[in-house]
Amino acid sequence: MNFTTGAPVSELLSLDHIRNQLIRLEDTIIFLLIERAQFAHNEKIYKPGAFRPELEFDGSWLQWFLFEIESFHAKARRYTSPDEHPFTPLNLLPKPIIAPQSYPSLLHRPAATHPSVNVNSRILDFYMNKISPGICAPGDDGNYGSAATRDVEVLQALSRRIHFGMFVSESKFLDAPHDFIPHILSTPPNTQALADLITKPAVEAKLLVRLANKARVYGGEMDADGRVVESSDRKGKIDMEQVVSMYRDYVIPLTKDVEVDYLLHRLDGVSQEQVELWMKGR
Ligand SMILES: O=C(O)C(=O)C[C@]1(C(=O)O)C=C[C@@H](O)C=C1
Repeated sequence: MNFTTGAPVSELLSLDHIRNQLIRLEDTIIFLLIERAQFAHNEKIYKPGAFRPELEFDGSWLQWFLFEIESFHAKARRYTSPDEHPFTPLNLLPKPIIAPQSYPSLLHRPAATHPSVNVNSRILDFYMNKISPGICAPGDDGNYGSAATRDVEVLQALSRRIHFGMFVSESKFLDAPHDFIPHILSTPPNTQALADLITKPAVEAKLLVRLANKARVYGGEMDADGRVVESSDRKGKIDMEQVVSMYRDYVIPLTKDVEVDYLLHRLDGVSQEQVELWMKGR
């Protein structure tokens, strides 16, 4: 998201604005999955140590790609942006070469807990074990570089989408802090009540219908004259079911986990006075 358009914080944090970003990211993710699905699964690129002799690296070919690409992007200050989270631990990445941009302060991030939420290891896990084998043809076509390049792009988009949960959460919190505060402050915090507060079944249901339609349209084939071609296996460029189930089983649940994790730290460093003020707004 472009945080430096000069738009006021109230606009950047409006739920409509954030949900529009999530909708736009659906398109990005579907197109990137279509790109990845051109290549075979190439399981070898996910196996730790499979390229050890060539790389002198114990991780997988994909982890090496992530490390190399993220090292470059870190120098270009990518991970100073509030919506970017690297898969490689931040302390292993180089420092930005130019000074970070100044961003409007949208999230509550007391220094001690920053970055308080990072679910990239879980994203990598479901992507490697479920999504890549689900959307790609089985086997090894030797396109290790192309496949890993596309994997990194999909992973980055999924990570941005899922960590957007923090903005959704901040928006919901500011809208009704008194609803959340008692559950954050109870001992132990009531994570189930927080999850119930942020869950919007109607929004999820609409999303899944929209996604199935997008995957059908974007993944459909046309001939050179623009006529829609029915593919023999009816799957087009991507298996629509895989895209919908990825969102249903992983993307939405992980976004919700990010939202709840964010809320658990929402009152860190906040004064008692402010908490009381919020509670009075009931
Ligand atoms: O739009 C919201 O309110 C969100 O919290 C995002 C999201 C999603 O991941 O798409 C997650 C939880 C809600 O139940 C609905 C949708």
